[in-house]
Amino acid sequence: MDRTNTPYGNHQFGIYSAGLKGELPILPLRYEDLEARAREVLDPAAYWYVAGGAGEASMAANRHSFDRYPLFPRMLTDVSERDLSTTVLGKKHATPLMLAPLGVQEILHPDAELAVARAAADVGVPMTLSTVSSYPMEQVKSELGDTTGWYQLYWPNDDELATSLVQRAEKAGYEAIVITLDTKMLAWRERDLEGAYLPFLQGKGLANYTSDPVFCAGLDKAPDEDVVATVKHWSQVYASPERSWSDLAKLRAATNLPLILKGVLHPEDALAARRAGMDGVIVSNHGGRQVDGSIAAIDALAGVVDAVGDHMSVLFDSGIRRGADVLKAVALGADAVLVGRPFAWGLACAGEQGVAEVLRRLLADIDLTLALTGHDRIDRLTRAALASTRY
Ligand SMILES: Cc1cc2nc3c(=O)[nH]c(=O)nc-3n(C[C@H](O)[C@H](O)[C@H](O)COP(=O)(O)O)c2cc1C
Ligand SMILES: CCCCC(=O)C(=O)O
Repeated sequence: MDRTNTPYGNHQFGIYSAGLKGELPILPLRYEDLEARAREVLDPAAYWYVAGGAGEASMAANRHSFDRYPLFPRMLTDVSERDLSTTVLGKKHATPLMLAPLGVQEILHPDAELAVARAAADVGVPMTLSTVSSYPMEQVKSELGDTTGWYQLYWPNDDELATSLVQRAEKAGYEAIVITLDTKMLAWRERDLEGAYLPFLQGKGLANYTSDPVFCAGLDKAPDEDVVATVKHWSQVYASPERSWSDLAKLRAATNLPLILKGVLHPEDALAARRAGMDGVIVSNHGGRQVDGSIAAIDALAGVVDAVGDHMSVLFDSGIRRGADVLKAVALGADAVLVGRPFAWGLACAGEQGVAEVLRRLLADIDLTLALTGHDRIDRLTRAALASTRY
């Protein structure tokens, strides 16, 4: 159990040792129990904002579709030395794990993205910061230090504001811009509609806007002097349903940073991303929060990899809960995966420490599952690691 060369596997040993000393782990171990604990500590509306989706079908599909790609363990290979490192956008990362952009984290914990950035830096997992974050991007990056940060853009309908946000991110030290395409408008989210709950309308999650000179130039008063006017202005600039592929040229011209499109599911859209000069795509259905009855994200992955995987970075999110999920996505061709709701629950239950613990557990699980399926390097996994014939 303790015979492992990686810091990730040692986490398992640490948990057992703590158990022997009668110390229980601070957080429930199973994802489902962790979510249940978070539900106990959160305001119900905030819990449902995170847990809910557009209907239920896509969220359920994101999970059960992983079952279609069973791992096919091999025996008697030397797994004494293991390597979880992976290359994304030409840069080597210690593990294939990243933090997905999750907006408005103040509904989970007052330290929100600052706590998440500290945990990311502590564990060495790159973080993607949402446009709709609770702290400004510059402050979050200073907590991240040298750890890789990406900035996720909700692409405003005002080109000057888009340029300002992207250039601030570049100046602050973010290493890539993630442009989320699947949220031109919010979906029909029954849970949130039932409670008439949308945190942004209370002025939450707007820190990147209220710290932006271009956004503030559109206001008559300082943002905190008239929150109603600030929220109204935000709702007018937040997105544009008109955006199409040709608009990407403007963002390409606005920054030298790599551009990654998030929310790509169809291989033709992946090809369009390549034609538009993008550097990567994230195969994602937004955790089932946008289109009810959508293709499960994992079922879309192989098609995108086959279309563009030789030419750009392909990442994956939507449904990652355990180590085996990560191995399956990497075996199907993802260069890295983004974890979403699990770290939100860690944040809600125990702030920075909770996020770090969730990440360490996931990394330990990835490391052990890699070894037990007979592999020593995660970046060498291929579809031969799977028993499925679905791709
Ligand atoms: C509470 C919450 C807020 C989110 N906010 C954003 C966001 O601001 N920007 C974005 O691109 N995606 C956002 N997402 C989607 C995540 O980046 C990611 O695609 C999704 O959480 C993956 O699904 P999973 O958490 O079920 O694994 C959000 C998801 C949740 C649960
Ligand atoms: C208006 C931004 C929405 C944040 C988001 O992406 C989500 O709740 O899924």
